[in-house]
Amino acid sequence: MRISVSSDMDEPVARLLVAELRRRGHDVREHGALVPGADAGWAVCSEAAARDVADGAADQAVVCCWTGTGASIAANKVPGVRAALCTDAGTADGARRWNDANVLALSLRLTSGPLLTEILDAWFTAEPSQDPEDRQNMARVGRLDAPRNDP
Ligand SMILES: O=C(CO)[C@H](O)[C@H](O)COP(=O)(O)O
Repeated sequence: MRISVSSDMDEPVARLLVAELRRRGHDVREHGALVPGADAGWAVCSEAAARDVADGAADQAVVCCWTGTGASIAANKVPGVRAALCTDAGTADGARRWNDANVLALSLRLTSGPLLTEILDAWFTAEPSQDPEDRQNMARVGRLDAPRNDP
């Protein structure tokens, strides 16, 4: 998969994330503090990675900041992006399965190396649910792109 990664800080776990994605065979494009001289503000680099997904330049993105909150908020401002802040594997599984999330947001302060592996394992294993019982759930995902002010 083509995966854009952003981080507003050059933290070991962000470097580990890039290395781990490459080890898993993904084609990684970096943004923010991972690129010398690039704008590393969390609002800017998270949006840049999310925009890669919206524009079709990437299949998915992983956006990181110290808390993970700013990165997820910025990514979710990009139309078509469904970013989920995941602090554990179960949340990552649910974000893919029930939200069809296309951007994973991570907290640099909370995500240890072993936890990162668990979250990535869950994220890349889970698929958006095709279970008939979840059909209503997929309609909810579609509702996210509906024009606002609709009843
Ligand atoms: O967690 C974050 C935003 O949600 C940032 O990583 C944190 O605020 C530090 O950013 P800055 O160095 O720009 O102040």
